[in-house]
Amino acid sequence: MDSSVVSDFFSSAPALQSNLGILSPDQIELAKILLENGQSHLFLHWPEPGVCDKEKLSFFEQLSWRLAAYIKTAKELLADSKVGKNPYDGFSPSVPSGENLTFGDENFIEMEKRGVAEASKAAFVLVAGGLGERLVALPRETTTGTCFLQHYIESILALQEASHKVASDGSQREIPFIIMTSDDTHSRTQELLKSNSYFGMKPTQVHLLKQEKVACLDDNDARLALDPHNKYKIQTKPHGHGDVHSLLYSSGLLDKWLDAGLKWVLFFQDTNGLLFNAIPASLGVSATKQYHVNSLAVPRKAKEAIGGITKLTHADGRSMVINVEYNQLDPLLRASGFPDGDVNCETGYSPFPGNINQLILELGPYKEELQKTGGAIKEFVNPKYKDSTKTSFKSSTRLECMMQDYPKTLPPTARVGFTVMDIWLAYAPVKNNPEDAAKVPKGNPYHSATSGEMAIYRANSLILQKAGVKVEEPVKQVLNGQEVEVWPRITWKPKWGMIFSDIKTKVCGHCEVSQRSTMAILGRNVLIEDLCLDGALIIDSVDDAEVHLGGLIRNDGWTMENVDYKDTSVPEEIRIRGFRFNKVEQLEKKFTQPGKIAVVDLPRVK
Ligand SMILES: O=c1ccn([C@@H]2O[C@H](COP(=O)(O)OP(=O)(O)O[C@H]3OC[C@@H](O)[C@H](O)[C@H]3O)[C@@H](O)[C@H]2O)c(=O)[nH]1
Ligand SMILES: [Mg+2]
Repeated sequence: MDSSVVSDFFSSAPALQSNLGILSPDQIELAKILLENGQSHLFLHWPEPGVCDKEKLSFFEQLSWRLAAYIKTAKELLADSKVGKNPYDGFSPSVPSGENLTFGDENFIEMEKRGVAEASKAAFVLVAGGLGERLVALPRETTTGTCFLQHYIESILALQEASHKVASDGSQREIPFIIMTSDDTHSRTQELLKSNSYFGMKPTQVHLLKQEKVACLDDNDARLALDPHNKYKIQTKPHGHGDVHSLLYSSGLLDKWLDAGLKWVLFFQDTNGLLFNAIPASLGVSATKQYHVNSLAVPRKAKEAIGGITKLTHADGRSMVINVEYNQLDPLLRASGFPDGDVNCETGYSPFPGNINQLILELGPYKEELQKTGGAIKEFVNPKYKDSTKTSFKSSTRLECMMQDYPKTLPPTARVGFTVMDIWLAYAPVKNNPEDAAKVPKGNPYHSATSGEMAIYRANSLILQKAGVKVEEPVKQVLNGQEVEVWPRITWKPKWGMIFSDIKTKVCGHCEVSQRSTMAILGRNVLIEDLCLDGALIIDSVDDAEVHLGGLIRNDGWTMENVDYKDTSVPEEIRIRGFRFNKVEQLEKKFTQPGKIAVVDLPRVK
């Protein structure tokens, strides 16, 4: 372009025009793209050349050639949102049918075994990016203080080991573990891993993939927002967990995995302490049913903040089974013959299974699909409007995408299914602070740190009950304004028991645990036989020790003290739970030598 044409083009943005001399040809090209896309406001405040030149140049570092496409999509989506266009226009929703698993029955046990056999062909992907307000560094439970990330890693390692024992191809593959981070979580996650020696995983097994944020939008014309703290920067916000697919695609890992003979990729989220109870059996379902996509689900309460798995059938005959996000389910239902919207049916639950956003994808078809799409996931926009005229936003918005929308581009031949499991077994996310948890409609899950921790004790108690242990029934207690069931505080390391058939081999005879008890099993070969526990017991042992635990163990135990979440004298990770343990008395044993050890009829420790 000759210079007079250039300056004509820029005459609509005089402040920019007078600065053209300090810009490189590439920067001028980018500026042109911005003007062509209605972004001249970004330069209005630019002073004359010689003032803040460094800042002006740095403004371009953030920009990419993809911005034009982003703005174009944003304009279209914002226009649709303004007129209230139904994103599912032409589709009618119905309740899909999937696989149902019942903990402990023959089929469940079979599926778990199958899942363990498949596990050495799996890779795990944790999405832990975004704003980072929910952290994998939080304790999953406070009996042992183990954080979510440690529990996830130990679960993957336990699966890996169990899988090696039964692998038909004799494989000793290490299960890759990928964590998607963001600028807000990357260094904290890296630090947590390094300072804990990767919680026992080989550092080469773990890969961090960092997602970038995307440009914010100030209005319906998709005018980009400037950072309130730096007017030479565009404000950015997270793009959603859907980025995980394009990051995986461009990482080159998928090819490596295929070459290494892997078959499955399992995606999961940051703070569901029950998740690994569900993994072996659902991986077994994927393998048995040959699902390309298997979404894990639990019964869903109407209006619960989890998406509904829905069958969408188009007027033209197409249909798909897909997550409809929780904020879209009610309007979709109302618009399509369900006048009451998102309500419970006679079972007391929504007829639509709740998506827990744990996806199991078959690697081969996944990679083929990504080769077509590059991993791009259909975007959406969710502006918070100031009023019903929908002309301005309360705060800037941005385009987002969700990992569970992956099946939307799949051909009708793809085998897309889902697996429904008991809530107590599989889902207890920690995502609401105490104030928000207290506002949850009565009868719906709180999704708080309190309910998340209590759910772990309940699940472990129920599993032991089903294995034949007489675990005393829970008491109801109000913690941080939430009524929860308090079961005995039972925890164990994944290497002690990953699947039900293993756990059953570790308990025998007549065992009892009282409600006020605490039991933490940290060793691998700890066998519980004719044990009666009424108090606190912590048992740790080296892997090649075999500890036989029995007899009567009674002590004053650990009591639970109420803590108010507003009490800032207590560390935040404790007060968000509404209680802390007073460790009055316990029996704590650590066996460091190999060999058989019997622990029976222990005397009181005092
Ligand atoms: O940009 C992002 C946003 C989020 N995330 C991660 O994604 C996970 C979920 O975060 P969100 O808060 O967006 O998800 P929500 O809990 O609101 O809903 C999600 O889980 C429950 C399901 O029923 C919903 O369908 C699903 O979208 C977290 O692990 C978070 O760290 C990213 O990695 N990047
Ligand atoms: Mg969300």
